[in-house]
Amino acid sequence: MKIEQITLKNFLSHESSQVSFKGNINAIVGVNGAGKSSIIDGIVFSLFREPSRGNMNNLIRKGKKTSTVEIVLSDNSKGKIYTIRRNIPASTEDSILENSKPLAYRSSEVSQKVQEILHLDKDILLSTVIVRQGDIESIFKDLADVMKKVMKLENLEKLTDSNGPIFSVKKELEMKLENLQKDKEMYESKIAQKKDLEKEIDNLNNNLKSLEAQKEEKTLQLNQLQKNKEEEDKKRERYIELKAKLENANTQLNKIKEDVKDLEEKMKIEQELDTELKQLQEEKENLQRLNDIINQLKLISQSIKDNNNQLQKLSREIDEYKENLHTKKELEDKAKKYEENKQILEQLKRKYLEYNKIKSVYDSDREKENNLENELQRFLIFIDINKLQNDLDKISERIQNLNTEKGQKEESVNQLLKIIKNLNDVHGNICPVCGRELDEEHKKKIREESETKIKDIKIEIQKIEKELRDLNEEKRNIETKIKKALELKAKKESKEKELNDLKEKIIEEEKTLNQLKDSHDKYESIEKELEELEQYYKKYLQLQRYTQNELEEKEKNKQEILQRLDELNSKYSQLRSQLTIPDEEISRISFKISQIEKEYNNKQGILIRIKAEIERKKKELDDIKEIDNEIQTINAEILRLDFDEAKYNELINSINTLNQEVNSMSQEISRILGKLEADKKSLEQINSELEKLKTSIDKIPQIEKGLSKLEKLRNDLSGSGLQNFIISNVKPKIENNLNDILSMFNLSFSRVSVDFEIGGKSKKGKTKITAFNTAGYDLDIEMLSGGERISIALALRLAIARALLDEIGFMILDEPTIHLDEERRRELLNIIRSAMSIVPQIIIVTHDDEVKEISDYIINVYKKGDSSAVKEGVSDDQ
Ligand SMILES: Nc1ncnc2c1ncn2[C@@H]1O[C@H](COP(=O)(O)OP(=O)(O)OP(=O)(O)O)[C@@H](O)[C@H]1O
Ligand SMILES: [Zn+2]
Repeated sequence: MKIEQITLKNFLSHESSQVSFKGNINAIVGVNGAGKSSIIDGIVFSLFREPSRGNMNNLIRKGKKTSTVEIVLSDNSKGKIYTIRRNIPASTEDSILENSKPLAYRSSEVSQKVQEILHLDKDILLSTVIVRQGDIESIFKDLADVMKKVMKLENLEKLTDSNGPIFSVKKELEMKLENLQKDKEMYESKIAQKKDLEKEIDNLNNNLKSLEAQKEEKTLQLNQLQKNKEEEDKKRERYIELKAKLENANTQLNKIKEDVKDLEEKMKIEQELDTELKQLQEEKENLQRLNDIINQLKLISQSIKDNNNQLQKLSREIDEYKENLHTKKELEDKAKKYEENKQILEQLKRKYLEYNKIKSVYDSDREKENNLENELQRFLIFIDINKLQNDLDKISERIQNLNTEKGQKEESVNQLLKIIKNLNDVHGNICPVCGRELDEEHKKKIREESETKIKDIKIEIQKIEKELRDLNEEKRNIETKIKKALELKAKKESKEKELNDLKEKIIEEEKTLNQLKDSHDKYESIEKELEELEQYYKKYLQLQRYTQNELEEKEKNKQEILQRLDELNSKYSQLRSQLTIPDEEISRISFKISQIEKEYNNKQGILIRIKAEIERKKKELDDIKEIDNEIQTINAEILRLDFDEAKYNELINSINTLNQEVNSMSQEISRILGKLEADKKSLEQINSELEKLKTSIDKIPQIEKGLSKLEKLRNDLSGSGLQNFIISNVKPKIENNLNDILSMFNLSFSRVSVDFEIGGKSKKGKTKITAFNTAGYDLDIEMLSGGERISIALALRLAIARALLDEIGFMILDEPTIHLDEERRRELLNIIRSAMSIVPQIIIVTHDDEVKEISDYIINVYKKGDSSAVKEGVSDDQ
């Protein structure tokens, strides 16, 4: 594995640097503090994420927050390129690529791939081929510890620790064993359980057999009894039926016997009733005959009463007729006179009405006439229109004159204003008013004079305007008066005409009234006469219906009634003589009859009922015989049945007891069967558990063996015995490698031996390195020259690396020649050159010009501002 390139971003003094390692020996050169070691730090960080100085955060360039380092490695034998990229702080962009294909992301996984795939072991590389400033010889002092570290011997210690894997496996096995012991105990107790269970099952089976036999016997008995009971049940049913029938028949018989007891008594009552009824019938018939006569007498007496009434009424009517007929005759003349006057009045009626009509019109016309004449009296107040008109004309003339005067005055004002205005516009010096010379003084004088005149004229105009206002007011007043006077005049004239027309009409009306006057007066006098006659006439009309003929008719009727009364009286006395009872008895006869009828009906009803009863009872006498027969038959059958209720109850009790016994046996049997089934299941379960436990128990000896083996292993591994054994196996290999390498370095030693002892946990290891010169004497390492020591130290580093790594790809030396004198430096350079045959790539950080000379690639590092920069392939002095 070779380092091809490293890129640093914000890493220590580098802001952004890229370095390629193109030679076999690559020298990184530059002044102190230029940033050379930083590049080595970058390589170590990129490979192992290990800060070689301080802590991880110190690696970030001051003033920045993140840092990135990327290294490119090549494995020429396999033709692979690896790119590792790491960030501070670690991020998901940390990655390792194989030929550009990602192998892993995340820092811990990247570190794992570096170890597993690139086979770059951190402990080995940092202890051997990566040599920090001034560290070359420290390998002598630390060899034992280095070996312990690079051989990962601490892991052996961890193995036998009380926290270590052996211990925990042992513990696990012990726990398992403990559990298995418990299983064993369990197994034994289960075996005991199994035996108990089997015994119980046997017992249960025995019980079951005897119970089933008993049950069978009882069931047989039960069946026999059931059969018996069925027969008894049938008998019982019939027995109960017959008993009921018997009871029924007895009750019926008793009832009938009771009923028939009074038959003779009833028959006697029947005879008595018959006789009574016959007597009643006779009595009733006698009374009936008397009653008939009484009824006839009643009719006659009523008729006599009616005829007497009629007679009285008729006598009164006859008297009334006689009186009224007399009065009627006396009123006859007055009635005739009334009728005649009535006729005359009818003839006059038309003229009378016409007179009245005209008279009422005439009266209202006279009233109107009177009103009109009064009204005209008021129009007599006279208004002189002509005078008013004259006044108006005068005022109008005066107004006209004043208006003319006012116009003239206004014209004068306008003239004067024009003069004032024109004064300003005048050109030349001739006065337009007076034609004299026109200077400013003259202008002023004219203006002042004109203004004074205007003022005077305006006062006059105001006076005229006031007089005009007054005159106009007066004019309007007069005009109103004239208008009113004219209206009055027209009204008066129309009223006068109306009055004249009315007067003419009145004259006409008076003429007509005179013509009608006589007829009117006559009508009124007859009317008066009629009023007096009217009462007599009315009375006469009321008496009109009384006639002589009717009177005669009534008197004839009266005679007839008198005759009929005679006949009725004689008939009555004849019938009364036939009736032998006194008068007070008569009124009670009809009551007696109804009384007897009621009694008769009552007794007849009783008789009918008694007869029906007797009939029924006679029939019942036959029924008694029939029922007696039936009772005898039933009794005979009951005797034959031979049923005993007490015995029957006994039978039922026995059946119930047996039934209970069988049931409880069945329950017990099913309980035992259930228990048997459960026991069998338990047994099965126990068997399967036993089987499982058996396989567990079988493991016990095996585990016990394992435990004792483990104990032995732990004893063997603890202590430093094994470690030393391992080391002693590696040691010859390292020694051989060392001597091999040293022979290439051209030194005067035949052999170097390496002895060391690994310390314990807190004990420091011991190292003894001895060189044998060609003469065969041995020399302690301290006794050798500085150059020899450096050579051996480098050789030893390479020897260890070679023993433990597949191949050594590179070696990094940080300032190896520092603190060396001239001679030793030269020796070291020779050795480095020689090392080329062992390490294909060497990277040296140096100040030494001679180192540059042996290098085939120079990397110049310098400060540019406050950042480090890199120039490749040239020396710094070029
Ligand atoms: N985190 C950091 N950020 C920026 N600069 C840093 C940081 N840590 C250290 N430095 C500076 O980086 C510079 C380079 O240090 P480095 O050890 O690489 O120098 P060098 O070239 O090896 O010098 P020398 O020849 O003296 O060993 C030093 O000046 C140091 O002060
Ligand atoms: Zn003038």
